[in-house]
Amino acid sequence: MKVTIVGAGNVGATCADVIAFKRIASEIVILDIKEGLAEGKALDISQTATTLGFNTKVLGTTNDYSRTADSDVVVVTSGIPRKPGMTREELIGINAGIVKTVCKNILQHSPNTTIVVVSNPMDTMTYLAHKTLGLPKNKIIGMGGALDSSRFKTYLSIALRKPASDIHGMVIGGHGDSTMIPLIRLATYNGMQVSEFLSKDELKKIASDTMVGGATLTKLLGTSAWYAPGASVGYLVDSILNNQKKIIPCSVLLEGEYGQDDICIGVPTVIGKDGVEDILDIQLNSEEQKLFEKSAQAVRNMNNALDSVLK
Ligand SMILES: NC(=O)c1ccc[n+]([C@@H]2O[C@H](COP(=O)([O-])OP(=O)(O)OC[C@H]3O[C@@H](n4cnc5c(N)ncnc54)[C@H](O)[C@@H]3O)[C@@H](O)[C@H]2O)c1
Ligand SMILES: O=C(O)C[C@H](O)C(=O)O
Repeated sequence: MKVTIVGAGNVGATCADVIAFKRIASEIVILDIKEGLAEGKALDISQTATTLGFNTKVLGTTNDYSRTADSDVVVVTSGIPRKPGMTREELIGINAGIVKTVCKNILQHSPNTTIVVVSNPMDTMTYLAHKTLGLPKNKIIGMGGALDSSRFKTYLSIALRKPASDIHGMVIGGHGDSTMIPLIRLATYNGMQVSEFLSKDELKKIASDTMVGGATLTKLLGTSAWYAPGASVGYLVDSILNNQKKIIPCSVLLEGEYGQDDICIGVPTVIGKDGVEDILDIQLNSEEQKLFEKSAQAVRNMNNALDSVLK
């Protein structure tokens, strides 16, 4: 199984590292526009094979898309990350052009691939990929909800003082500081509702820490995060390539689900060999539904900013 990762920066290189180390694919191609960067990252990762124990072939290329031919999955991480104080939405001006060009190049060499969009603002970039490529809707997946949910579960585990592996929870909605919706009502610790153990105030703080999880890291690091994003991409790609049918909140094109149409936004999906194999249109309570509608409106407004790129 072959995976291409476009963008050899912090997130792209970490994705490659996770996918190789966990033996998720047999071949990884990393592509970047910056001369020598992808080759260097690929060589460095290859040199961990004997000590970490994997046989995945890792190759880097400077913008030669012929090397990406016949990829089963392509992960798009190319573009700029935000700096402290910025929102993800502010990246649209530069990243929309990059994502559009990259997606077109990819499809020329891998017409049957599944595309995982990571570049921000991710929901808008996922929508752009749909509009640019016209692929079947199961073939384009925006990664954000897997990461937001992992942050949600981490904050819950810290408050509960229990292992994160015993906690289940999900974040839906847009992948933005004010559009994420951590579904507290459905979060559980070993099958028991977390509200049994945590106060309303504690849960409120966990939800707001989750929503600004990316901004918190950006402030600490001076650029946005990469370890948890890279691991979340690995988790998603594993479910595709190994047909695991995991339920993962992903940004997908809605056609009536959750009362929304012609928008990419995070909802629970089943991810397997065909990409998005199902969209789970679960019943939200009235408060969650209101939040979802507000989130969708904000995401929709950003899509309008794509008008000039889509011409
Ligand atoms: N969806 C998510 O959950 C999530 C998580 C983390 C980061 N991100 C986003 O991912 C993107 C990458 O973040 P990063 O930290 O890796 O940034 P980075 O600056 O470390 O890496 C980006 C790379 O993209 C490359 N690039 C730029 N234009 C290109 C092109 N046309 N073709 C090929 N490569 C190109 C750059 O040379 C650079 O190496 C950002 O937009 C960031 O906001 C999204
Ligand atoms: O916060 C960012 O800008 C990067 C990414 O979307 C994240 O959530 O880590």
